[in-house]
Amino acid sequence: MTADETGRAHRREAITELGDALRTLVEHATTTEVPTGDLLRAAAEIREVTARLGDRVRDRSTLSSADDLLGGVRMFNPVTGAGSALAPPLQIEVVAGVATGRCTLGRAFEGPPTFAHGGVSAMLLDQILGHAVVASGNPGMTVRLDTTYRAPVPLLTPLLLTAQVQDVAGRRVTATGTIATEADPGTPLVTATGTFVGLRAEQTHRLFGKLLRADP
Ligand SMILES: CCCCCCCCCC(=O)SCCNC(=O)CCNC(=O)[C@H](O)C(C)(C)COP(=O)(O)OP(=O)(O)OC[C@H]1O[C@@H](n2cnc3c(N)ncnc32)[C@H](O)[C@@H]1OP(=O)(O)O
Repeated sequence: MTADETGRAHRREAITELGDALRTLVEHATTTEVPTGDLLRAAAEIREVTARLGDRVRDRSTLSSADDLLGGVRMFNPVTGAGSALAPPLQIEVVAGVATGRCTLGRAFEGPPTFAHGGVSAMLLDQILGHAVVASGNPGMTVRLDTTYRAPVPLLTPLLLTAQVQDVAGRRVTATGTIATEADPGTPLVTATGTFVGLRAEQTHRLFGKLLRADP
């Protein structure tokens, strides 16, 4: 490993550590019933830490120095990113074209009481469908996502997601996926069909050209 690679690996570990701490913070902040004075003290302390992190920040058109866009490493992706306070995070692997994802949603993801927000389910499915689409060798952006909510998705319960490509027609790729519990993988709670469209070279250049050139 070069010194640069070692430095980057350490930074990713530190980002993951910070992400873990932030996710625990979000979960505790969502569920705490401590006295009101403690809430205000916590808010003041968190603002101090926030100011330290804000000392050096990247602008919106710059990738994280820990990311590797072409290698598929996105530390702050809001679904899979180990550094994201928003991500469950969903762990995805793709084997023989089938994407399998695992996560447990905390109470910060609640929609109807004790169950996951429907938008969160759609977000998880958009991501895992995207992984299946990329693995098929036909990367594209989501242009349509149809979700069917068959039963509520429980919080604090290990979930199992799957996705696979069904059809490739020119630039258009269709993929389907499901959310179930690990305990009952044969009973889909939410299903989705997504349409993804591959970008023309001019579109890739217009939307992402600056980022691709800057990727170290
Ligand atoms: C390993 C890493 C994995 C990462 C996974 C990430 C998962 C997350 C993915 C996302 O969330 S992407 C973010 C959300 N999506 C967007 O912001 C995309 C916004 N849409 C666009 O920018 C444009 O639609 C796009 C540049 C993608 C395509 O524009 P075009 O003007 O080139 O499309 P065009 O109208 O020519 O349509 C191309 C084909 O798609 C079809 N199409 C377009 N929109 C459609 C639609 N809504 N439903 C069905 N089909 C549609 C259209 O019929 C046509 O089919 P045919 O080639 O067969 O004629």
